[in-house]
Amino acid sequence: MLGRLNHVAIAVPDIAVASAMYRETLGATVTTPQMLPEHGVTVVFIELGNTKVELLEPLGEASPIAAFLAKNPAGGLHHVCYEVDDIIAARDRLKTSGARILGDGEPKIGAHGKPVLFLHPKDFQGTLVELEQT
Ligand SMILES: CC[C@H](C(=O)O)C(=O)SCCNC(=O)CCNC(=O)[C@H](O)C(C)(C)COP(=O)(O)OP(=O)(O)OC[C@H]1O[C@@H](n2cnc3c(N)ncnc32)[C@H](O)[C@@H]1OP(=O)(O)O
Ligand SMILES: [Co+2]
Repeated sequence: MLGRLNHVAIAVPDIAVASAMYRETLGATVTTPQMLPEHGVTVVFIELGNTKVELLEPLGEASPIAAFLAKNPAGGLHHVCYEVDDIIAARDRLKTSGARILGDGEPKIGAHGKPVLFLHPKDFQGTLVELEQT
């Protein structure tokens, strides 16, 4: 069911500071910040040869990363995103196996303009998992 690793996400308190560190200290290519109010985050992507790193900053009052950053004020690894060919088939298979699909269980459009879903970290060895349809 799983395809490629699309990205690894890091929650950060200040996306401008984190972007400058990746661009200037690590010499990486960093995309322009994208505000995603429906997801409660501002994102940039660090473009690597074989995958991407997503930097996430909270946006708005009800950001899903606010509690995580309260516990990890300097930031930290937040989720991994795997590609799937058919997100509805993947969701239905995971539901049957007992995994919890976060939110209302319906895919939303993510930062790449493709459908995404999130799976509860307690069902995946303490790791929040995002699925993105290819
Ligand atoms: C889609 C746009 C973009 C993209 O790539 O395209 C994005 O990636 S946006 C990313 C941000 N969106 C989300 O994270 C949506 C899914 N997340 C959630 O629904 C919540 O954050 C949730 C349910 C994972 C946690 O909710 P909340 O923070 O309200 O609950 P708790 O703090 O009580 O956490 C419960 C329990 O889970 C542990 N936890 C929370 N977050 C993580 C995490 N990122 N990784 C591992 N574990 C996590 C937390 O520590 C609690 O554990 P406990 O033992 O009970 O203390
Ligand atoms: Co993501």
